[in-house]
Amino acid sequence: MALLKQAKRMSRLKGVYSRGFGKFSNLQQLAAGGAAIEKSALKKTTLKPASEIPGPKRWPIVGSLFSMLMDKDFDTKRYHVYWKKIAEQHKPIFRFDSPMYPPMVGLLDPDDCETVARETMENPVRSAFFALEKIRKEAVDNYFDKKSGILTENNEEWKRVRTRVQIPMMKTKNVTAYLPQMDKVALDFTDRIASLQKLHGEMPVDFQIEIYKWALESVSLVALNRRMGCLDPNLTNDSEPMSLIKHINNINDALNDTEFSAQLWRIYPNAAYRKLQKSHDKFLRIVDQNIQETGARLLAKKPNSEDDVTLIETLLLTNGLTRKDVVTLILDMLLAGIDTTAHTIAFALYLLAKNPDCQAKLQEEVDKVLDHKGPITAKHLGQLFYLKAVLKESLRHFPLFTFNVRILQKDTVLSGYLVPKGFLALTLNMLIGHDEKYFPRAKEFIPDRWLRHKPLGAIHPYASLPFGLGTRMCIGRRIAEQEMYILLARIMQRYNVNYKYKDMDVVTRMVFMPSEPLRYSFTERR
Ligand code: HEM
Repeated sequence: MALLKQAKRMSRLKGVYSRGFGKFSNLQQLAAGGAAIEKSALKKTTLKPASEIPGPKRWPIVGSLFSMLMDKDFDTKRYHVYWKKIAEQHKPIFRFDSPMYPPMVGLLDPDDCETVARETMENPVRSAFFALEKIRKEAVDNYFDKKSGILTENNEEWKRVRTRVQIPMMKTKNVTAYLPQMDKVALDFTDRIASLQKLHGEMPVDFQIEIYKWALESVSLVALNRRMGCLDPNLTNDSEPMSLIKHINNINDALNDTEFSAQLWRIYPNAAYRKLQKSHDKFLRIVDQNIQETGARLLAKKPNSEDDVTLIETLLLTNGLTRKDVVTLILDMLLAGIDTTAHTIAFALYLLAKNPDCQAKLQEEVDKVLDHKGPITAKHLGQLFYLKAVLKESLRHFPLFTFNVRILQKDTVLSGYLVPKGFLALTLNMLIGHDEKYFPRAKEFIPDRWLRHKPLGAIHPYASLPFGLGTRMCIGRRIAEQEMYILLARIMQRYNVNYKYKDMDVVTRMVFMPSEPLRYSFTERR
């Protein structure tokens, strides 16, 4: 009953819970740990109720939170270590209850991940980024018309936007239109590496910021329709690109603190919430100004054909999307599209440096496929099979998230348990990706495992899901992959990369980031 009261209070505090949970009767079922559901169904089958799912000890009101906070391995900056520990104790499924969320089930069997993708296909509800949602919905000037964008919205509002932006953002032709510009950005970045190497004898301790600049410069081509000048060697700290990087970093820090905490900001605006609000406001101002300029250019332009219109212009002209919808999407693209690609590149370079044979094999492929002087084309990218395998293997080793989340939309059978509608299903792909059962020689970096002939055996399609799952998979995936393929190809074409410091691990800042400074050393190949 205590948990029920708590859940009722939370649902008053936050509409998203009631949306996720459906009717009140479901809340009662959830509070009862699922034991009450479909008793007749359970009697007739061998299915077990959710109340019997193993997991850390559950306490009244605080659920499993107390067990987690008391655990010697729990650390908010490395929370995956704790998940790994309980996953190993209870796999293939465990239950975790927290007063801030509906009850959760952690899934470590790819078949269960597939079931979740299928069962939530129609309405893939994700519970995340609550503080960001609140800030946008409660903006004093009602800038966002009480909407918060696809990153945070669910149900009908998410569908309204996602169905309209899906094709423009995911269609191959639309993404390859940016390939020549992305290639120029990648070439500029390799020049930047050359000057940093000359200046410091290796990459400086803040090389991660340099990679953020590449990421912002690349994604801005699509999101803001222009080059920002991030790779200018004389960039000052108060420049527009550096301000954007600073605000986005602050937003991600604050999101981490508002999301993975006791969420006191729901009761009063604590420091993390105020930091999020302030940085988001400044971030919005810069992006809004940019969109005004894009809109003005669009009005001045008379497109002769569909090819003349860029992604943002297409979206501004799309029926059913308002200008504010487009601005919000751009905010989300910038928020979701910088740390993600930048950290993935950082990890991939580390793994290549530590695996010189793989690096040599990749260079051989790049030399064979790319014309030394000419631009990279879509045809080239289509032939870089090993490069794509390197990124997949890199994302298996170092995904950006421990899990993907869905709120179950109906009672669902997972690993022999009948899990009630309203539970949070966490597909723990980071841990599945490190499991010998699904990836033989899991600790080794073996890009070949992803090649067509699958030398280490077939790979379950739901075992490694770095871009998420089902109909709510990352909408920037094609853009991200293209940016990263081009950059890695250009770096490998020109340099050998080396790393001689402490082994790299991950720390959490909304998405995982490298634990060590990226002091790589690049030597020219020719
Ligand atoms: C290495 C690069 C990236 C990775 C690994 C990645 C991963 C993800 C994941 C796991 C999700 C959640 C999907 C789910 O719930 O099933 C997601 C959502 C999203 N991503 Fe990415 N992402 C990357 C880059 C990007 C880029 C470059 C952009 C923008 C251009 C972007 C924009 C988004 C947006 C807007 C969403 C929310 C989609 C929705 O809820 O409908 N991402 N991403």
